[in-house]
Amino acid sequence: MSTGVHAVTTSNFPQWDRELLFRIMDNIHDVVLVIDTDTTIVYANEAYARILGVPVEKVLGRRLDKIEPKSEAIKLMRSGKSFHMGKDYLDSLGIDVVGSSFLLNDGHGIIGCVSIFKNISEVIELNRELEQTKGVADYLKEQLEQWEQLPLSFKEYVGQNSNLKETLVLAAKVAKTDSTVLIRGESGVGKEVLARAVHNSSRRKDKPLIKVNCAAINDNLIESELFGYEEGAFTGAKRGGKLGKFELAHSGTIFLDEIGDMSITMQAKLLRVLQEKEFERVGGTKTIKVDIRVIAATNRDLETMIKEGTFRRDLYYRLNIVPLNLAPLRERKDDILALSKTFLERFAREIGHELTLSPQVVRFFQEYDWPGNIRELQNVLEHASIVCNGTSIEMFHLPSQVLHLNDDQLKVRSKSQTVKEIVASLEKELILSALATNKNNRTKAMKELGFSRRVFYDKLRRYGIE
Ligand SMILES: Nc1ncnc2c1ncn2[C@@H]1O[C@H](COP(=O)(O)OP(=O)(O)OP(=O)(O)O)[C@@H](O)[C@H]1O
Repeated sequence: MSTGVHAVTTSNFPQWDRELLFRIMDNIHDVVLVIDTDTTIVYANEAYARILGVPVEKVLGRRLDKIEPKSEAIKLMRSGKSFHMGKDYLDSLGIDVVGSSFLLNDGHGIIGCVSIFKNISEVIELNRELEQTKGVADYLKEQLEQWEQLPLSFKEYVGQNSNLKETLVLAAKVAKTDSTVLIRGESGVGKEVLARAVHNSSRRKDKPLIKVNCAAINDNLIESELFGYEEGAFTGAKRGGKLGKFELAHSGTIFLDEIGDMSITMQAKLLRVLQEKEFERVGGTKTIKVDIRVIAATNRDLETMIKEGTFRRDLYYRLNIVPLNLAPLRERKDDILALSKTFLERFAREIGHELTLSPQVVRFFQEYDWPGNIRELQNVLEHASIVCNGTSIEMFHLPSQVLHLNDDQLKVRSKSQTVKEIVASLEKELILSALATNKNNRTKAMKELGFSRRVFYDKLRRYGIE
């Protein structure tokens, strides 16, 4: 016997009643939710409790526009449309769902809305992991192109200086924790190398270490670079949106290099992420949570910047939990030879024969101030290893800019030296420089400097130039 448009009864299936319908609904694996025109929840099936983790009794009689004001069911009730299908995000539970909603008409008019949906958080999470893996692969490909052979752990960190050792001991201790680390030091002292060593000695070592150079990205781009963006967030945005560095670093470490160069507006946004470990993509509304370890580095004087109002005090306290200070190379000259040896071994492998430093170069390296620190030392040796044909690196193999003293160095010298000593050291530098530019051709250097042969050789002897 027909009981309605889509149902019949038979001798084996004699009746259709309310209870039977509810039993069927309770066996549906998707959530079924019915609200009335006031958005009061009048029905929820058993899957509701199982999938969303909230007992049905807790929600029956409550208004959905108070619990989930942004849900698709509420939007549908207000839009005048009758049907919606697609993804939704339940803010109150932090769950992604997919399904459909339709307005319920009892034949006389609209009496409510029905939503049927399933939890797809796991799928979304898997997708996010996939996107992250793809993003990390792209990032690593990019990095590979500019790859430097950096030491990867504390073991390989070159340096015996006692201050450096203290810093390394502290760094190794903090590496085992999840604490935020702030690395301070002049440009080229090895802050990035230390950041890598900390990451590689932490429990996150198999997860990504993502670097952001805060000084290299302009203010308009840095927000989307850090937090990513949704499709259509701005003109030129990629289809499907883009993951930001914070999402790429999820479960790993983010290395915020040159943090002192970040604008004050971005500092405020960064502070929120550091405090809450959550953010929204540019053009997005969904809050994304990340599990990250933060390592920041700067060569700027943050304390003065705070006084000048260009660096936020609260951000400073957030970052400065474990400060690691790396001294400039001029204050750890005892490490110059060990570092030189490491670099020379590397360059010797590249050019295929051994390389050593002449005694004059060793002496010069100890006297020189190294304003560009370890990076400068590495560059000087790379230059010399290319220019040098034999195995011994001589003064004239060094790049001419290191042989010229700058004004600052002259000022420093003048404090502790007599005029006679300054003139002598300047004269020596000029002779070394003339020899370097003339590829050690003494006659040419002598003529360039306007000395007679006797005076020139006398000076070479006096200054120990061989
Ligand atoms: N202890 C070390 N052993 C070997 N090489 C090192 C060491 N420290 C630094 N270097 C080398 O010196 C160069 C500069 O190091 P790094 O980039 O870490 O400096 P930085 O302080 O981060 O510089 P910047 O502030 O300019 O970013 C790198 O090429 C690195 O290979």
